[in-house]
Amino acid sequence: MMRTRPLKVALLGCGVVGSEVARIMTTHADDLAARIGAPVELAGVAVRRPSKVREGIDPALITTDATALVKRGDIDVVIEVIGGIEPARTLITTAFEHGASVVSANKALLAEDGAALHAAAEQHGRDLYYEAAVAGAIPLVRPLRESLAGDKVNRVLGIVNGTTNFILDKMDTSGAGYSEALDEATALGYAEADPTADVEGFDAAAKAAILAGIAFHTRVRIGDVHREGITEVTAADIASARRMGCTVKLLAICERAADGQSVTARVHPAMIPLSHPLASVREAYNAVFIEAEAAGQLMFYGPGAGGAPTASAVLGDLVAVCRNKLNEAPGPGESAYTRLPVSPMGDVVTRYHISLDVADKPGVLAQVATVFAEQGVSIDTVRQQSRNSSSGDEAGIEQGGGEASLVVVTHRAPDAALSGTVEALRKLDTVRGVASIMRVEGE
Ligand SMILES: NC(=O)C1=CN([C@@H]2O[C@H](COP(=O)(O)OP(=O)(O)OC[C@H]3O[C@@H](n4cnc5c(N)ncnc54)[C@H](O)[C@@H]3O)[C@@H](O)[C@H]2O)C=CC1
Ligand SMILES: N[C@@H](CC=O)C(=O)O
Ligand code: NA
Repeated sequence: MMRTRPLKVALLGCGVVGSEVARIMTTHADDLAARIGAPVELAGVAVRRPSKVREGIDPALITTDATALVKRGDIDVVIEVIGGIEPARTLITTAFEHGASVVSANKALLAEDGAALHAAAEQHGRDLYYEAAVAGAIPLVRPLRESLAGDKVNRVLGIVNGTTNFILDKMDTSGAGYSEALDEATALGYAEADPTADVEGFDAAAKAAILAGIAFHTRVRIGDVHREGITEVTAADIASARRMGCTVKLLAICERAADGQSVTARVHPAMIPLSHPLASVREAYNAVFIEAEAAGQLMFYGPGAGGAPTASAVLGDLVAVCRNKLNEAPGPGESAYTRLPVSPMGDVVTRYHISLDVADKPGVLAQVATVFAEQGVSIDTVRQQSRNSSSGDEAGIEQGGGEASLVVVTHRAPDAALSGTVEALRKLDTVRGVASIMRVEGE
């Protein structure tokens, strides 16, 4: 039976995501009420710029005092789509103290302080839901927290940042410049308020921390995640990847060690074969593979950023939290019973694609190969292109007299050994420079 008294919702932030949440709450009010079993009413909207015209929102609901809104005492659910650490953190904990459950899209905060927020929610008997925080519209948090709760997840690998995928895709397929592609992603509402979070990999690292935590039932914070962004990926890297039958993607990879005693979490650009399903993930779409012991391999794919897709995830959480409210039974809290250590990047076993500028003379290849052998890194392929070749075609190794570009792809080796190899290569007189280093995944 439908309850007539509405559940009251406070919306904190009315930007790209918040404005879409408000729009869908209004336009789909009847459906939401039917699914929840009670009407939901937008009881207040906290903004920074009250003079801005916000279509479809009653101006009487607008306030600049978010703290007073969450302290009102009659709010059932607070939706936090402000972003950043403060004041979002204090507003969320204040909401718990004053009777509200919380739906948040704030991956930066959850990856920094998720444990304390979960503890505060539990202490007050409230819900903390955050499906929108990881990969936008794609259901990932709920499947990991609920559907896969009876399985053992060993690996999570995927593209979890829409902005960087959009930029890399544009650079690869249309030859667009980096800045031009970033501007377009920002205009489309994909980028964070400070896009450095996207391009330097912080956003993906936050999502990797959240995913690793819920997948492996352990605590992983953003600082535990090895992070490299895409700012150093060049058009030459992308062209080189193409020559190898690969493309470049910013990947998040979280793995449980074979002995089950530790985990790793990393975010970095990587070359993946064009035949790999992740290679065809275009624009701001995200895709994540989850490998679980009993389930096998699962793939989740969909829009990873943007106002409406993210609002979809927020509203799904809103429905769940409202149902829990009516049933007076909070949903699942934090599951972090295993307390597994997070191993350093050096322990990760991976492959490298290294592009070197070398002197094009006899013996260089042997010198380079010796360095790899000394570090215990096995070479898979070597390709040399002579710089003074008039045709630009690949030239025979150890011939010619000028400079050459040497591209080495390794077999799998510990990341520490690969870094050591690069360090030693830089010291060779015949190596004029290390033009690019990129990991190779997905083979
Ligand atoms: N845009 C996207 O595609 C996605 C965003 N998110 C997350 O959703 C959250 C919101 O993102 P967007 O809507 O894109 O950002 P946005 O910058 O468009 O919106 C945030 C809004 O909050 C307002 N705000 C800031 N401090 C405030 C305060 N103290 N009180 C009231 N309002 C305040 C700002 O004026 C702005 O309008 C962030 O945590 C972001 O990481 C998550 C998934 C996707
Ligand atoms: N800036 C983020 C937004 C969604 O989480 C992204 O580009 O993925
Ligand atoms: Na999601």
